[in-house]
Amino acid sequence: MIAFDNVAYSYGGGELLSEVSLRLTPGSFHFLTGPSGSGKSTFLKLCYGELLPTVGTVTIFDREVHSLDRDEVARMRRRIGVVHQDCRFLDHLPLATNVTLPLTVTGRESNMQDLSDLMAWVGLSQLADALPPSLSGGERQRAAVARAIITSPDLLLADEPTGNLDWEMSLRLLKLLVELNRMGTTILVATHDLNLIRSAKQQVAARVLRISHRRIQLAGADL
Ligand SMILES: Nc1ncnc2c1ncn2[C@@H]1O[C@H](COP(=O)(O)OP(=O)(O)OP(=O)(O)O)[C@@H](O)[C@H]1O
Repeated sequence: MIAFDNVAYSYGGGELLSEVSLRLTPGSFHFLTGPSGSGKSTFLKLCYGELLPTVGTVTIFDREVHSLDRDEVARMRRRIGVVHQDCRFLDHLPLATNVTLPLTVTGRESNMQDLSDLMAWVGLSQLADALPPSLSGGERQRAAVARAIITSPDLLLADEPTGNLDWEMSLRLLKLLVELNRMGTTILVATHDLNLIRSAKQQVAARVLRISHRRIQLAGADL
């Protein structure tokens, strides 16, 4: 699904990531961990073509990203759901409208039953008409997941999705991600929360990628 071959990335100074070669296979569940500033968000951006590698190749859905024109990048991104670290919403629009935006902006219809099922699945049925500023941190994160998956993406990328949540809410969000993976979605979650990773590994065959000294390696069983 995603392949990195000898990839390096630099924002202009020295290399932030070097010699990265790895595969995310369909249906897999990966965590990406590493110290703050080590390049987790950067890696995710390379996974959806927001950034292009400065060295090496990134292949997404069997297409090398450098070879894609703008329309092809847009089509490729429609198959990827992203939960951003800061999960912003349009504050003047009700939550349900925010959640369906990825469909609306690409000219697709939203099925009301699907929307209502999705809102129920993330536990936000009662808040469909609420405005985003009135939501708690956990509600915002769950809404961000709903928005990321309303297009039924093949791949979900989540950047610190439990960043500001208490443990109970983190576990609830994790459960949603595990269920989604069981339904076939490939998942990559960037997090520094090792307890979350440990908890996930009891529920799903998750693999852990660790950024250390610019390299990304598969972590051992110690996590
Ligand atoms: N657009 C940019 N231009 C220049 N440097 C950047 C840019 N974006 C990120 N960086 C730098 O690249 C490094 C890695 O950033 P990144 O956000 O990928 O790390 P991270 O591991 O996700 O960090 P955190 O856990 O704190 O979110 C940081 O030193 C950051 O300041």
